[in-house]
Amino acid sequence: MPKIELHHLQFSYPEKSFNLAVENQVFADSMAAIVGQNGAGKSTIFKLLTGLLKATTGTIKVNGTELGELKPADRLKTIGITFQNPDDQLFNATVKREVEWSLSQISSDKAINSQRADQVLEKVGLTEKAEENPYDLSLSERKLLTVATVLAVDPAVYLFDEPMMSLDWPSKQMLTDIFHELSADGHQVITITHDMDWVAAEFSSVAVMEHGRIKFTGAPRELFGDRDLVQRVGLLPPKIMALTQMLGDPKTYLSPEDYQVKHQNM
Ligand SMILES: Nc1ncnc2c1ncn2[C@@H]1O[C@H](COP(=O)(O)OP(=O)(O)OP(=O)(O)O)[C@@H](O)[C@H]1O
Repeated sequence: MPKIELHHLQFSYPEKSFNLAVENQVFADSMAAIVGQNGAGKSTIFKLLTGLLKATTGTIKVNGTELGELKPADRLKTIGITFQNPDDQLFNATVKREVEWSLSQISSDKAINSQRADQVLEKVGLTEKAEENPYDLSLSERKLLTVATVLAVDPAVYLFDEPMMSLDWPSKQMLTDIFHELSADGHQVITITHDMDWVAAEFSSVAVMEHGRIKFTGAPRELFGDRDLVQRVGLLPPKIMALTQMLGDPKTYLSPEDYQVKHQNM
């Protein structure tokens, strides 16, 4: 399992209206979520992890190697990202070429790249759209295409910025299954999301950001069990907990299934 370490990391945008400061943070869980209110700094951390932004001070290491020391192709094989807005990373004339372009950054074998592109397009359900222009796809399909471009490269660490936004339910289900497959294969999946039901039900670890700082890292059960913290950082508990708390049950439930299991054993 890849291990990401952030040490003494500081970053400010030029106007200095926002300051990120992360003293010591380790991401070593197979499925980690980063949550927090709008503007907390979640996407900024991802941009630092991918080298799109450069920290003012501090280090980022993956498996003990500083990210800055990796050659570009090695870096792509180490960390891959899908952005919140797919239009920020799609620019080729066809869906298939979009995936092949990603692959061309790490391999010059066109036949193998073409085969691999077909495989990942099938995986995200876009085989039929392979020859279409990405801008003729729906937003949901464009998001899945960005996922395919990263799956093609198959980095050790996958970063997803709001992957579920604008996806329909079957696509959400498919993506969740893909995340579990990746994590079972030894990859690390780190996802920014505002969907607390999803975090509670599917993730092994969660980091909470507020005003450029990481205020909590731990298991979802620990986070959602701390009602004061959840309220303080402006999160909503999973819907099942909102309901059970309203009915006077103070326990922590991560999903309807979790509730059912606990009540069967009573
Ligand atoms: N390019 C930029 N220049 C100046 N300020 C920026 C820039 N990008 C982001 N910011 C500011 O930095 C802060 C953190 O932004 P960031 O996008 O990291 O937050 P976030 O937690 O991902 O928010 P959201 O949940 O809305 O995506 C915000 O106040 C934002 O307005």
